[in-house]
Amino acid sequence: MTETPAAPDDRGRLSSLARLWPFARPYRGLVALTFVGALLATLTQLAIPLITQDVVDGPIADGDRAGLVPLLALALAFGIAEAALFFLRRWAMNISSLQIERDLRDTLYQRLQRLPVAFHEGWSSGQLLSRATSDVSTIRRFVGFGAVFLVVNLITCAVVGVLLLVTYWPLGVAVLVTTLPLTWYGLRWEKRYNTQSRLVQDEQGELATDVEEAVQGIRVVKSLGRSGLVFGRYDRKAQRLRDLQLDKVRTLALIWCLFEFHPQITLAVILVGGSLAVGSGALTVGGLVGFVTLFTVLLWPILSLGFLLAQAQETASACDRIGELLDAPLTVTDAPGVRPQAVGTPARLRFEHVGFRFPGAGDPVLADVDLDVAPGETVALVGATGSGKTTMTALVARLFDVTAGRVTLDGHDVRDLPLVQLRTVVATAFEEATLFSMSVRENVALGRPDATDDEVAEALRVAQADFVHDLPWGLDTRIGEQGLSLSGGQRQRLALARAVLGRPSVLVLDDPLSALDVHTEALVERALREVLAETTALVVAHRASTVMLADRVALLEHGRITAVGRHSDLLAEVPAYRALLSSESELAGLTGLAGPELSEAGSR
Ligand SMILES: Nc1ncnc2c1ncn2[C@@H]1O[C@H](COP(=O)(O)OP(=O)(O)OP(=O)(O)O)[C@@H](O)[C@H]1O
Repeated sequence: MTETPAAPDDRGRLSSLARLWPFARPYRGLVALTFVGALLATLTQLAIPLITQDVVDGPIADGDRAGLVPLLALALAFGIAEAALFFLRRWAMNISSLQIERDLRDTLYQRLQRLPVAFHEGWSSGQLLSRATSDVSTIRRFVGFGAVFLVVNLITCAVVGVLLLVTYWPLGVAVLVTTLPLTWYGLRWEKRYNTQSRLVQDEQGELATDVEEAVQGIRVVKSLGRSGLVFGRYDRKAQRLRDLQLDKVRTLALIWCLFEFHPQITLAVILVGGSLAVGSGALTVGGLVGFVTLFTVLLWPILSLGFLLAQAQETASACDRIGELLDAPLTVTDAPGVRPQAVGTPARLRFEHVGFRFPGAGDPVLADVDLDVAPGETVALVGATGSGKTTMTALVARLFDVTAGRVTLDGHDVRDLPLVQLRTVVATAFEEATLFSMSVRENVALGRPDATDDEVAEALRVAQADFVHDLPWGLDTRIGEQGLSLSGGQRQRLALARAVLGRPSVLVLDDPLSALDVHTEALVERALREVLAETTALVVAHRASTVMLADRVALLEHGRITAVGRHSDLLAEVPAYRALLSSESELAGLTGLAGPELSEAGSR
């Protein structure tokens, strides 16, 4: 898997954040309630300084105790209203942000499922993982907190600014002027912090890849005694992440420093200017108290601005990173208007002048491949390693799309079948048997969840996977992540059972018996013959014993089919084929065991 480069792009931060709108739209009522609740709560807060001003200049200045009561009752009413609005805001905000997070997670997961295999081969799993986990959480935190307060605090700043100007405009202008350098620095800071956020997020993805690979490959690492080497690589990346985070912290500290320092300077200006104004009679004492109290209301919005801008930056980067997945083209997808086609069981499988080149690769892996597999026939694909066998099998179920020619099932181009239908009629078993953290039954019936118990039992019998009945809970035993608690051969047999379940129209087997011992392989092959008799099959074979399953053999050399025929004919007439299987033949000659089988296969 290749690494995904850290690429902070120059798209507008706002347009990055705007990507969230489609996810927020279904909950716009709740989102609106959040904003309205937060705004009203803040405006209610603003009433307190104004009431304080009236209290100081009115009842206190006049010694009118009775006049205090209505004003204090008003302040109490505003306090209660603020508390109620606070509750409303938190309730609406948490529901909407959690819903949006869930929808985003689902969309991302579905997208990852739909993206073509070629896409997944180009991305490291850690990068995908960090997008699906930490980036989604970053977005939820912003939607559930930052976005609301960024807007509400900006509105608060504007409203308080106007109130300050109305209370005593010369002092109001002084306060506003002192915010100008702050705004200027905030804008410059934003760019730097954005780049750093993106680098940190990408590096986290790299680190996640390393952890995942180390866990997946723990046996290899341990057996080679390379824990130190692997740790060294990880540690270097961890250090780089720490350095990048420290850069980010420095940038953040600077802005925090400024946002903390600025209000103190402004407060000093207010107190000096305000005292002079009160002395000259231009401002009442109540006016000055109200002015200072109003300014204290402004403190949190100003102080939080740095933090909220940082959160907005991180969220914009998270949106961009997730956008890279959501925008990646779905190259293997249903063409518009495709309809299910009649495909028989077994079906005729044809490769017609098929060519295939991996995206971005120079030479094609397959060129002008022609192969006709009759209904019910089994054809073995034999070729040197790297000759293109796996690639050829992957074209049948459209794990990749051909780049030239076509693959057909009963005369229908596989691209003209809905993917759901295609992947129901074609079943594939890979050499790498991947099992999921599910029960044995769920793993086997993954492609056909409607399979009956009898069908599952039959598939397990064909794959000689009866060992599952000895597991602690039989078919309900949950097998570990990737089936690690099973042996390689056991996993392969379960994967084979999954492929043969439900008797598909076309069975594609990519060397699925490679991990089996000779005895088990013979048993599986015997049972597999029953299945192969009823289906069309393309079987990648490295060993003569697997070739025995086939009616005909196709020899693949450097991406081209150079010979097709019966095993015995190819063995006699094609030196390249003989060379490929020679060690097997020699072994057969030596043991005298496989010899009759070889000739028997040749006469099929
Ligand atoms: N994602 C990819 N991008 C570019 N080239 C690739 C990719 N996957 C495989 N190849 C190349 O395509 C060629 C054919 O690979 P393929 O896996 O089909 O061979 P194979 O005959 O199945 O080999 P083996 O018997 O070792 O499994 C190889 O040269 C391989 O390096």
